[in-house]
Amino acid sequence: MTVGFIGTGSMGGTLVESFIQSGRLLPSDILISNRTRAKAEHLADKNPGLGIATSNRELVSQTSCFFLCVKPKEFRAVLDEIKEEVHEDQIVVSITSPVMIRDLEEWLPCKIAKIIPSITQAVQAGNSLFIPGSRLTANDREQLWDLFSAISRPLVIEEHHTRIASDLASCSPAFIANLLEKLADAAVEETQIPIESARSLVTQMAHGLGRLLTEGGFTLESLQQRVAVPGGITREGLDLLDEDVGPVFNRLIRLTHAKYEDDVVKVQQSLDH
Ligand SMILES: NC(=O)C1=CN([C@@H]2O[C@H](COP(=O)(O)OP(=O)(O)OC[C@H]3O[C@@H](n4cnc5c(N)ncnc54)[C@H](OP(=O)(O)O)[C@@H]3O)[C@@H](O)[C@H]2O)C=CC1
Ligand SMILES: O=C(O)[C@@H]1CCC=N1
Repeated sequence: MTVGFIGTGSMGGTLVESFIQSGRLLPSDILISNRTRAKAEHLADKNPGLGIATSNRELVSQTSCFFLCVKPKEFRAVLDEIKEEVHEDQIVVSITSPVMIRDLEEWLPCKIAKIIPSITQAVQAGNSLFIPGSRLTANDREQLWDLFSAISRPLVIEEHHTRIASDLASCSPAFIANLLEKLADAAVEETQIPIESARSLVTQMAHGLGRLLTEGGFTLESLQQRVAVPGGITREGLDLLDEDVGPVFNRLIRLTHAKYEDDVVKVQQSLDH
């Protein structure tokens, strides 16, 4: 089966390379297209054997399953271009949260799924969020599940949980990296420890923390309990974080949801016939 990727930007490119690195797909199993052809050529140079289609329409005509890896405002142009070429046996996977499955099912006669990936898939880790459309058969679901199991832990979610699940799985690598950067910067500011040391310390800690939580038998709660010895220093820090940081995340979630609602409306306006 040839798998197509329309859009080889940050996430389209990451998925292509992750499937290849995992061994699940060979470069020759993949066909790509991108608005700026040089970007697709760059990816093909790094992964010999990868096919480049001359247009999105050509890609659609040569694949049984293809991914839409473009940004919300770019969907209309792609759908306009490919809609006559798509046939009902094909599987189309959108990786974009504010584009609703019902809109894609209205535009295209084929089987639709939304699978929201995460940058963590660059190292074959983290969850991918699987939202099956109404036309997928059990066999289609199995095929997609199997594909994404090679690079992630797929998780079925309801479409109305897309935003919050994506905040946690897809946006949080950036949010947590930002917190670690702030922690390292504060360490430099308060103590003049060299910045390289501070960044290395938090980075290596994050690596160990990830392993403790996924392989080391710890939960978020048990880990805090284990580190915060009674009457010790960590407890003082945790009390401060409980007071000051918790409300920031409430605001952050409200903010991402407000932006999402706005994007949903804009996408729907752009897709109105
Ligand atoms: N980045 C992330 O961590 C995650 C992103 N996503 C979602 O993935 C989607 C893509 O994001 P991301 O990869 O970061 O964005 P990018 O801007 O990096 O990539 C989008 C790509 O789509 C290409 N493109 C645009 N229009 C067309 C077209 N008509 N035909 C062919 N290719 C086209 C662009 O080409 P050009 O080179 O011309 O700009 C670009 O390479 C977004 O909806 C985002 O929400 C989901 C989960 C995580
Ligand atoms: O920032 C964004 O819009 C995308 C969605 C999930 C992660 N990145």
